[in-house]
Amino acid sequence: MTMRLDYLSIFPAYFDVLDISLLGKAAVNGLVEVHAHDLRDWTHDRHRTVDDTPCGGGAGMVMKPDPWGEAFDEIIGTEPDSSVHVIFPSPSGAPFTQSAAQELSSAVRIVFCCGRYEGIDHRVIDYARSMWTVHEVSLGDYVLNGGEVAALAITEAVVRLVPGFMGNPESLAEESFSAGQDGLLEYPLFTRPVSWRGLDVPEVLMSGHHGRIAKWRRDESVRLTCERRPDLTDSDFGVPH
Ligand SMILES: Nc1cc(-c2ccc3ccn(Cc4ccc(CN5CCCCC5)cc4)c3c2)n[nH]1
Repeated sequence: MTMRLDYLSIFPAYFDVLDISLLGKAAVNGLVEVHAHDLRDWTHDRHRTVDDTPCGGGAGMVMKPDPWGEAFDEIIGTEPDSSVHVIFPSPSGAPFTQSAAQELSSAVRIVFCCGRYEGIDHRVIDYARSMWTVHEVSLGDYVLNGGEVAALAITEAVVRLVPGFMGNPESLAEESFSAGQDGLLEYPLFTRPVSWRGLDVPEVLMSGHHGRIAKWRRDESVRLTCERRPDLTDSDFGVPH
């Protein structure tokens, strides 16, 4: 099953990078197909205008609804289809999570709508909700200049979970934010040389004693999680279960 990814943006060149590395390989072996579109192709004036002043006043400009609607008609269609997932990155969206990435990894089609300026006329999102499955998502509590970088990050998080994409699926199981690690942060990693610039690999990892190694790793995950992400610990007891 091939996943089709579409990107609507006034800077479609952002998505040239998807031809490189793992994502490029996935595209080559037919797991995903990527289509980037310039929103200005659906404007009809000499200046290819996509923005206008905000109704009700306020700073900056807002993206006009018309080009989005015409692009939707051509790229997605004019019939409702709940199997199409339309993603609007937004500072006011729901936080994007690993579980959202997991859900989206089984989608047949995902369309990323990348806003710029101060955002997109809200009727575009309302219209999309009447037609497809819409996700307004935030990448985190910081403001980007547009949706493109968020779309790339979400793409990477989703596509790497598509069955057949990752060479060694077992590495997915052990990751942070996934069930395999009980939602704890990952333990520190080491490789050769055993001593490097006066810094040594923890002895336990060289002991070959798998029980001790597993305990050391879990203890490190618990320590790191308590230090850096108290929000991930079980609030009842203050220590991860
Ligand atoms: N996680 C995350 C996603 C984004 C994101 C995603 C999509 C777009 C499209 C445009 N921008 C820029 C921008 C800038 C400033 C504001 C503030 N806001 C404006 C209106 C009045 C109140 C205040 C909003 C949007 C975007 C930013 N940033 N961070």
